[in-house]
Amino acid sequence: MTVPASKSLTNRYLLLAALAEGPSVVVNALESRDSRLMLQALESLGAEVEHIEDWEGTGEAAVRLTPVPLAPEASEAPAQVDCGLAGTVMRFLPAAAALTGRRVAFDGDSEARIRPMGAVLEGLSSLGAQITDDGEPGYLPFTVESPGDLEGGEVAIDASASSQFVSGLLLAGARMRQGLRLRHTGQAVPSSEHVAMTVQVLRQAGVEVDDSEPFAWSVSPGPIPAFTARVEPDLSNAGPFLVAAAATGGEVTMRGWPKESTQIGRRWTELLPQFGAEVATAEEPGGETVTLTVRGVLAEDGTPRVHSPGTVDGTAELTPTVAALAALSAEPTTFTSVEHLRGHETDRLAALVAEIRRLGGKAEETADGFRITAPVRSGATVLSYADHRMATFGAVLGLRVPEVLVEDIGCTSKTMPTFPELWRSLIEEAPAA
Ligand SMILES: O=C(O)C1=C[C@@H](OP(=O)(O)O)[C@@H](O)[C@H](O)C1
Ligand SMILES: C=C(OP(=O)(O)O)C(=O)O
Repeated sequence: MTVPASKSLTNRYLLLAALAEGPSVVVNALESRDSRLMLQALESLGAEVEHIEDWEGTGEAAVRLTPVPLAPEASEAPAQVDCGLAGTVMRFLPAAAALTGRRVAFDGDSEARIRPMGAVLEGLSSLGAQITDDGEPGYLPFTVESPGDLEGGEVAIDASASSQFVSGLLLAGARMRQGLRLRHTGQAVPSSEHVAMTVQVLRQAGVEVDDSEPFAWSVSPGPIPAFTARVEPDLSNAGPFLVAAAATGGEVTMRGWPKESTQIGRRWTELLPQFGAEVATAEEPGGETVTLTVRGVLAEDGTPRVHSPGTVDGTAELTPTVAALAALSAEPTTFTSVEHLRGHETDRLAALVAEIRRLGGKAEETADGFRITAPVRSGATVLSYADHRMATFGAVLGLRVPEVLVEDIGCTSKTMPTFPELWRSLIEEAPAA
């Protein structure tokens, strides 16, 4: 199988295209709720979007985006942005909106109104934008207004609650008069791969970024040349399919796995062997990708055997999928350095513990994560909490525990609307036991 394009890369390229000098093309852009919300937001700020079915005869779809007019060329009409439940929209768009000089009102799903926003808004205020709280301070809904030509310069924020606070400001940094020198004041930035991805995407688009100091980034001011970029497959969304092999003692083969990637999902090739699965790669033509094969292990009696490494650290957005595997192991697993998952699509630590218990397993929250001490064993309806990764967590467990029903599998449309059909085809292709 192959998986659809990366949400994180798609939304970064689209945002940068909106701030570029001329029309840019994003090839193999993801089509999902989060990317649609990003496109709609950019259109509401004045970008023009064209969908191309077959990009230059490659057979791949693409999006051509004509940039958002920035101040003083921007319209003066107020605009509205619906963030849905997309972290990449609610955290990336406010700084870009402040460059237009328009009054832009932000809101989203009810679940989005409890996701932390404070550091982005404080950072923008210190850059000269005016933020009006239309609800609780530091959360959606709010309104951003600014004179447009942001001065930029030095900004310090605490990004311990989300790497997206850093990414959102950096992505707009080149279009500030002095560029941006951003410093993180807390202990650690979670999901550090996602910050590295932002830096890489900016450099790819011709923006100069200095990340040589820990927890500090400097973006040089200047125009962003129009670009063409191709989006990699979503390696985080590949997770449930790869984990399916490890969970069932089966085999899943995935084509088009990038050899080099800033995506956190590249960690699957290290994580899966820690749970006892075998990972093999075979070079593909072109030299940039491999075919990845994951094989799960069967015990002597023919039942699938999932080993646990004992501790799993800092798995960020991969955590619900890794937790599904850990919840099938007879050995305990402790997840550490994932406290910020309490501010994801739902409080994922509470949700994972509740759903593992619902299926007869044992789990408990810790200060910075959670611990699974006994495997799941009985069927029930797994709740999704509007969270695509909780829905796919339930789907993985349903491969091993009879009578698991996943409530609202449709919420996978956030980043992978084709999940239900891909999952079905994976199971239908499996040889009968
Ligand atoms: O920048 C991005 O594309 C993302 C950053 C991460 O956010 P957090 O740092 O809040 O975990 C990640 O979990 C999210 O799925 C996508
Ligand atoms: C945390 C996630 O999403 P978001 O981009 O909405 O933060 C995720 O996809 O796991």
